[in-house]
Amino acid sequence: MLQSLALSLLRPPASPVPAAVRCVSSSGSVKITVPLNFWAGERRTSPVKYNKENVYEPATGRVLCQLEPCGSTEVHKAVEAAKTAFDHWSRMSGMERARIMIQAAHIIEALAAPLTLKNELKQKPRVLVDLGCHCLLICGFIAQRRREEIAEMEVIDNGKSITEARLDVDSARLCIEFYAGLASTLAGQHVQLPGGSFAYTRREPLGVCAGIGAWNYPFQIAAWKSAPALACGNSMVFKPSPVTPVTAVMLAEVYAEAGAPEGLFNVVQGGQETGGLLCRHPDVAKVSFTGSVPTGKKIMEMASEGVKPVTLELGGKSPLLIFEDADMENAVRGALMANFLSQGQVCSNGTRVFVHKEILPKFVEEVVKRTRAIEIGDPLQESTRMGALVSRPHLEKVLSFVDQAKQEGATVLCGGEPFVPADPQLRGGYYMTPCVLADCTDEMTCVKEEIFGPVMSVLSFESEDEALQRANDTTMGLAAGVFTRDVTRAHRVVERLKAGSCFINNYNITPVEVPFGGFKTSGIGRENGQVTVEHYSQLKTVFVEMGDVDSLF
Ligand SMILES: NC(=O)C1=CN([C@@H]2O[C@H](COP(=O)(O)OP(=O)(O)OC[C@H]3O[C@@H](n4cnc5c(N)ncnc54)[C@H](O)[C@@H]3O)[C@@H](O)[C@H]2O)C=CC1
Repeated sequence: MLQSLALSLLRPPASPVPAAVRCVSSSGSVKITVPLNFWAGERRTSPVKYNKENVYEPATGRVLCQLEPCGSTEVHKAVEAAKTAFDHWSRMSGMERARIMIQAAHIIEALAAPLTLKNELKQKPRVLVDLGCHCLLICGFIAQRRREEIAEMEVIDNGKSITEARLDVDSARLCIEFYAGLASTLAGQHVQLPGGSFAYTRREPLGVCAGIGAWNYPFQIAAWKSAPALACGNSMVFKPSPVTPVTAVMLAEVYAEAGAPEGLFNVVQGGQETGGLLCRHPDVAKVSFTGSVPTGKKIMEMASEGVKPVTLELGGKSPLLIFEDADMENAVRGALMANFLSQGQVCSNGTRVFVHKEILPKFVEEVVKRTRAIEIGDPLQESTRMGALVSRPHLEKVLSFVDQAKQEGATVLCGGEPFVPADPQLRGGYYMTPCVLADCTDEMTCVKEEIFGPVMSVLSFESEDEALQRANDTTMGLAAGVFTRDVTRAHRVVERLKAGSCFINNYNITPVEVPFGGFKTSGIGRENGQVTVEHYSQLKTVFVEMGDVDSLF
């Protein structure tokens, strides 16, 4: 899926969707006034009147909405709703749960017709023209697919390009489909014991799971956490990042529309206080978190008070090794994919690009040429390949990393500057030009710390052993990549890389069928793939005596 994105990042789409059929075709026109909390089947306002915070549209810097953080009363209500749903949901068969989850996946793909259109359709249901994958012209109305509606809101909330946001929504849908498929396969073991006795194991859900999300993939994270949780029979209370509160509630509506019991997937808004209330709630059985390493440690500490299992999807400072025999075109594409998706705000990014000395000049020339060509601007425009960073403070933090890199001796080959679009509407947005740093050394801050922005550090190496030793010299271990045509070397190198997700001759593809997660301080547990079922369920062993009790007393 992301392979096609790799290509589309390099050239504008062949046949863009005409702007006229999109619901929102440029940034700056949406204001959100609907409540963003959701429990017991409905959107809810939080009565907490203090502590309201402005949420900004990254593309324009406008206030998009006000965040209403949930306090202990609201968190408790959401957990109570999730408990009620759990009683019902956990007793349904896997097939029954799967049916609802598949329906949720269909809804994400289906038409989301405006109310007026729904009324019109009742009278004369007639499809006139199919305008492509996003919209249908029905009885003179333009009906948008739910996928497009969610993707647009994600762009408005997060600042990433519409092209990427659509892929995020697809990944969310695929994840729900994948775990729907696994729901009916959950099973235990039968063990024969002496005297005809036996034991069996049951794979049971944990209960109410808490999900705490980051701002870089708001909708996708909500799906990646809820899909395996629900498939295993759990319910969930999800807290999005306060920076991007808008789309998790859309997922809650999708599940509700699909027929999920009230309270199965709930959304509470807020920051660290609300997150803490969730982690410590006595009726929360597990916490699944995506975010920074320092917060991950706090989550683990809070969860440990209740001896609750955690899944931690944390940061990285991942290496990408490009050997002298690599296919240059693919290596360059891989390096761009490893650094510039989502304005560089991706946990698995391969920001330490180790390039063999022999090919360094050619590689750098090509990477810089293509980085300069990346179209920055309104993330809702089809041709945009880099939108806005998530917030003003974050943009400033990323730019300060570039300044520090210069002071420490790195050379800026391109980018690293604030970018002001020509459109006056976008002048307050949080844009910067993607940056390639050369002459980097392992001690520099830009090479050691997670920048979480569009900043690639290029380093040179001479031998395989040296590259591996330097690549592994970090406390983190989320991802790593290697580009080489030598198949033996590829596997040898990957075996020695200390990272949870390794890529050979590609980077940053995340099919939902395969596990994703980190080594070392990059996390605990996995998301996606079959193994994640183990992180959202527990084994019960049942011993069955067929004879008399052999008592010692
Ligand atoms: N690995 C990844 O995928 C991500 C890494 N980051 C890194 O983290 C840095 C800071 O970004 P933030 O959004 O502030 O990340 P963060 O780790 O502070 O926050 C992530 C989530 O945890 C919640 N949270 C924060 N403190 C909490 C606490 N004490 N108890 C419970 N929940 C808590 C937040 O409200 C948010 O929903 C970024 O600059 C970036 O370097 C950010 C987002 C994703």
